[in-house]
Amino acid sequence: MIVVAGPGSVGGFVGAMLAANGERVAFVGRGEDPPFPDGLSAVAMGRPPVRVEVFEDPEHLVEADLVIVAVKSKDTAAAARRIAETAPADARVVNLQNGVTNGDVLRAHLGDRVCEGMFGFNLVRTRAGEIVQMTDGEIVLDQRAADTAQQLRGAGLQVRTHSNMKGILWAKLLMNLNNPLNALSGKALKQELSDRRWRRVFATCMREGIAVSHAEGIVLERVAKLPSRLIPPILSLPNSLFLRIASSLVNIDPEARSSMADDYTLGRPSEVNWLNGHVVKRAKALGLIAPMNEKVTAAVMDAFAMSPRPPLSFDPEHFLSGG
Ligand SMILES: NC(=O)C1=CN([C@@H]2O[C@H](COP(=O)(O)OP(=O)(O)OC[C@H]3O[C@@H](n4cnc5c(N)ncnc54)[C@H](OP(=O)(O)O)[C@@H]3O)[C@@H](O)[C@H]2O)C=CC1
Ligand SMILES: CC(C)(CO)C(=O)C(=O)O
Repeated sequence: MIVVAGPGSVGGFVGAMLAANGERVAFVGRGEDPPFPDGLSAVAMGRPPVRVEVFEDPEHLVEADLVIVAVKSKDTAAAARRIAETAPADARVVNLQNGVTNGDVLRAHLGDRVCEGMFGFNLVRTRAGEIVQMTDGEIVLDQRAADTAQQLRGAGLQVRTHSNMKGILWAKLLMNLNNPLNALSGKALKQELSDRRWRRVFATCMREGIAVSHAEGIVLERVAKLPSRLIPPILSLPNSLFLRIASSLVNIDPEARSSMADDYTLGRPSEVNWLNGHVVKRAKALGLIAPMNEKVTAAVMDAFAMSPRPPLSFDPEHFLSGG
């Protein structure tokens, strides 16, 4: 039995794809509202929708051979405790969260059976309750989870395994440094990334993140069509050149937004402290500076603290001007 801890966009999508391929899948949430009250359907890019029956019951954890963790970062410790209490001690745990520290939290509760994963594409939950893949992309799993990779491939997902998951997760973190910019801009990803001023803010966040990753001794792996070190100079190019050289970076559904933009709209907390905030924290610890990530983190904290939350339309000049 495969148990998905975190029946949201990522968990629901992966769980639905696996169930549609004949795997036994159950979902474990916080136990409050049913996660998919109107049923669960997922739409992988270029494929017909799949609709599956949902089993939601924490008791299923007792039968788990595999637990896929897809909660938001703030909920990792609670999910880990539940898994440690209920799942068999030899059940594999695969972590699909963003950020580079959630795996450590899981390992503190669950030991070395935790395998890291990188979930490299964007999903939205439509009003009709479907979870739809909005950007092309792959999943990368720790090479120890080769059989899980095989199950996911069988379900029609693009998956590879890797031995240097730290390098994969840090490279993904660098891409996620745009999540708050996308939320603050109030625009879809494609529109935001078509504005050179937002790309320059993103490029600066990435440069700071790359410096931190080097000081951490991380060997960055490739998670996009381009290696991380080439992305900031390319992001900084004028539009005409950028669109010619890096069309793949904006080859995304015109409606796609980052998961942090969705969190803002849905009134949820942000993961900024695990993304840009983590770069700031590690920069300080390593004697470096990360002023752009610091400014972005502060803006997100202020924006998410507003109640009610108005639509956002930050001006990128707010970040580019010296003040
Ligand atoms: N959405 C996307 O496109 C992408 C997301 N990611 C990353 O994947 C991770 C999951 O994101 P996403 O799917 O968007 O998040 P969602 O908020 O859609 O889903 C998280 C789910 O976890 C549930 N949950 C909360 N606490 C617990 C708990 N203790 N045990 C079990 N379930 C719990 C939540 O319930 P409730 O709502 O009741 O709190 C919710 O159903 C994040 O780290 C995100 O950054 C990575 C790539 C793309
Ligand atoms: C796929 C990507 C990078 C899209 O921004 C993401 O990880 C997210 O939305 O959290």
